[in-house]
Amino acid sequence: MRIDVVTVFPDYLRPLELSLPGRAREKGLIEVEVHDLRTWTHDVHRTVDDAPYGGGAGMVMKPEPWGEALDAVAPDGATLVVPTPAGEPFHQRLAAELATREQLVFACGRYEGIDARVAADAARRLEVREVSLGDYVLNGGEVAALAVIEAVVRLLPGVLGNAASLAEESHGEDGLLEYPVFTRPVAWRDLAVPDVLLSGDHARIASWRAEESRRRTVARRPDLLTADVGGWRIEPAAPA
Ligand SMILES: OB(O)c1ccc2cc[nH]c2c1
Repeated sequence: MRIDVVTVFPDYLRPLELSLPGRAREKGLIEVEVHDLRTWTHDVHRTVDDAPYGGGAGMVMKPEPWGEALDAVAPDGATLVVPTPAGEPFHQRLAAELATREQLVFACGRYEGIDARVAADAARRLEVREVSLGDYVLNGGEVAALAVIEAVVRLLPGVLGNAASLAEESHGEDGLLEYPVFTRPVAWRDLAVPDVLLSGDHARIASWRAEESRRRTVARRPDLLTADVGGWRIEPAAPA
């Protein structure tokens, strides 16, 4: 997979040189390139924003630099990911979908956002996914891009040392939250590890973990019990 990120703050994407994405790059599993949007400005002030038509607070990112940047960076058929509070919800199912793509190009907006014509023009030759991390607002798309990239890259074959760990995570195909985990010491600040986990009875442990996943989901995310997240419907489990 190739990942390109276009931003006015290239240094914000330095974490892509570290840890999981950094190791994936070293292994040759992904290529990553970060581009400064101002490369595609042509005035002495390297202008990327202007006042909004229709009035209102703040500034809007101009279409011209973005159009030239995407022409240069995104080949026909690539997937353009645009983080925005106004986007479709980003979730594990979408992460898995994006992990199938050959090239992801991230357009990181700032100010009040990117002129809407940029996505409209890009949609003529790219898959465009405007995505929201949740119902809150950041100051720009860079942090969201880092989160989406990590969620996607970790799903790629060979990236995680132990792919089995993907199997029992929160928001997996069963759509439930992950069960609580414990490690040594067996007693810590008068808090003990559940006895079942010390029993060596794998069937009982699996059953306990499934029940804990359900219990947590009911308590914290009942919405997931009937969510239709990209074709996954989880029917409410029968009451214990
Ligand atoms: O919350 B966000 O994901 C987000 C994304 C892009 C922009 C651009 C200006 N504010 C933004 C917020």
